[in-house]
Amino acid sequence: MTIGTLVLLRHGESVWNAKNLFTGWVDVDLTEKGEAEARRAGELLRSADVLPDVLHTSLQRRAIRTAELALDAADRHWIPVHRSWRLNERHYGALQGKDKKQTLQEYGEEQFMLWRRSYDIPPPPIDPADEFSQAGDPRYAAVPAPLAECLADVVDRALPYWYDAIVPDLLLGKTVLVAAHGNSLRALVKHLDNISATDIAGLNIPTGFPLRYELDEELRPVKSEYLDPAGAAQAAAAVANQGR
Ligand SMILES: O=C(O)[C@@H](CO)OP(=O)(O)O
Repeated sequence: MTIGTLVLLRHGESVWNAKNLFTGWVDVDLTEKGEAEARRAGELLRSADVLPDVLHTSLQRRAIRTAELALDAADRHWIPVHRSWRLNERHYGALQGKDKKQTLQEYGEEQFMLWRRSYDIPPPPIDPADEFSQAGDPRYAAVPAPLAECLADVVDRALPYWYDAIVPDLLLGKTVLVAAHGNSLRALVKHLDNISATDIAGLNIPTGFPLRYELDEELRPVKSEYLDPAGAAQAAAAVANQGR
């Protein structure tokens, strides 16, 4: 028996996705293409009759706006919303604001991929005086904001929110939409699908494609699929190739 439906949605293309810059906690907006991706995600939800009862997002504009546009397109703009820094993108440390292609050329393939996709090697910490630091940002005043994170750090800070805020909604049988980011969603997928620290390196989440999970009473996935599997696979391959 399935108990709840979970929909994971990475934000639509952001201005810095389009410029190929490491983004992390920098609060960039969506491009026009990203807005269109968000609306299409909502249309996919509506045509698949996957209608969210509650939304959980990060504190970042690109996820918040994606959820708004998608829910509007699905006529679910009115559902309750919860936001947490624990769903934020992975903090990319001193790489925030750096060009991915230039970083690849400067540091080489191995180091570039260790920073992007290794499980437990964080990028160098950001200097609080860096123009792309979040020091002094009021939304993080009361949280233990990191200076850099590896994916393992994201798993550690996202799972308390999973158990405390998302799971209770799922256990009530709700359809839960989580609008977040490439790496915070990779952390949740790693947990849900029990993916090893090695294999998670190969998982990429495309912008703007709803990923639906049907979960049993113990929150184990019974079924999971993108609502547009072919489009999602193509877009995920493009994420994997960023910087090349
Ligand atoms: O820059 C970032 O914050 C993330 C997501 O866009 O990039 P990557 O896919 O390289 O981890």
